[in-house]
Amino acid sequence: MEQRKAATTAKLRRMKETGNPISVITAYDYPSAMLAEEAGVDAILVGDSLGNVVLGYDSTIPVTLDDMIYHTRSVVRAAQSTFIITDMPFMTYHGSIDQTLHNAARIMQEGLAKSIKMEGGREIADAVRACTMAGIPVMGHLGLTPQSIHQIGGYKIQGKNSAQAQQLLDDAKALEQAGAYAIVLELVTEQLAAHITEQLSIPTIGIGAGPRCDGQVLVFHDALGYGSDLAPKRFVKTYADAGSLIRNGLKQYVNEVKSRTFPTKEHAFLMEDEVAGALYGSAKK
Ligand SMILES: Nc1nc(=O)c2c([nH]1)NC[C@@H]1CN(c3ccc(C(=O)N[C@@H](CCC(=O)O)C(=O)O)cc3)CN21
Ligand SMILES: CC(C)C(=O)C(=O)O
Ligand SMILES: [Mg+2]
Repeated sequence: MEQRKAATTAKLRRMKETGNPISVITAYDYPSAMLAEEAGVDAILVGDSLGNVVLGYDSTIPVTLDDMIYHTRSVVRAAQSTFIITDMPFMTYHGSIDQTLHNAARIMQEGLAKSIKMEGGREIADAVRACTMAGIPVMGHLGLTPQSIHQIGGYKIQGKNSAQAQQLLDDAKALEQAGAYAIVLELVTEQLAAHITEQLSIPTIGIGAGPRCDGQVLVFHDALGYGSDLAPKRFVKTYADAGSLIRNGLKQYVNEVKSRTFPTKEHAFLMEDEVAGALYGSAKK
């Protein structure tokens, strides 16, 4: 069977140029990545949101580099024909450039990701440049940057006044200048996202940033109604009710075990009658 070719950074840029929207979804394990690839997403993000939706933390801050590598490996095994981006977790790209390169290299060599993502603006431009020069494609992430939640003080819309909006535009340009091939815009107003999108030649991928970005990203569990326990977010659309489906299936399983309606003969295995008869008397009660 011919394999679908994974997107590249050049392909994503061409999609911006030709007005072809880029679809990205997060995934954190083998089955979710397999389904995402089958659905034809342009890229999979192994987001540090795995801390919230898979590991049960109340922020992304406790997520470690080893967590990201472990989950990335399982995603890559399932989605060999999809462009896979892995979040650099909290504080793994704020030390020396050597440390940043070492951590980024681990995500590429041990995790087998095709790209990394970092939160922040001009202050991480040197880290973005160093990784890019080492051959590691870097995606930026501006607006609401959840790794800075304790500094920001809440999951709220960013860049609402003109000074902050100008700062975000300048940060976006600094990331592009440093070599980023795309930028996630999270929780910014539609107008600002549209303006940044126009001003950059690299694609913008929005989440809670309105329809005028070059692409969109959602968290897998949010999009599918699967056990995401953060408050419902206005920017999310729920495309399936996987939570109800699974809950109902599990309830039925428990009921059937307790009522002895599962397993039945069809789910069981028998010895030859003669063998069973000699050992235990008749197999048929
Ligand atoms: N499941 C999940 N989905 C995400 O999108 C996500 C995570 N986890 N974890 C990491 C960050 C945190 N994110 C969040 C978390 C909460 C809101 C939120 O509650 N937003 C409100 C208020 C927005 C406002 O009015 O300022 C909303 O209603 O959208 C937004 C983004 C996005 N990321
Ligand atoms: C929400 C996306 C952009 C992300 O960074 C994550 O899933 O961790
Ligand atoms: Mg993230």
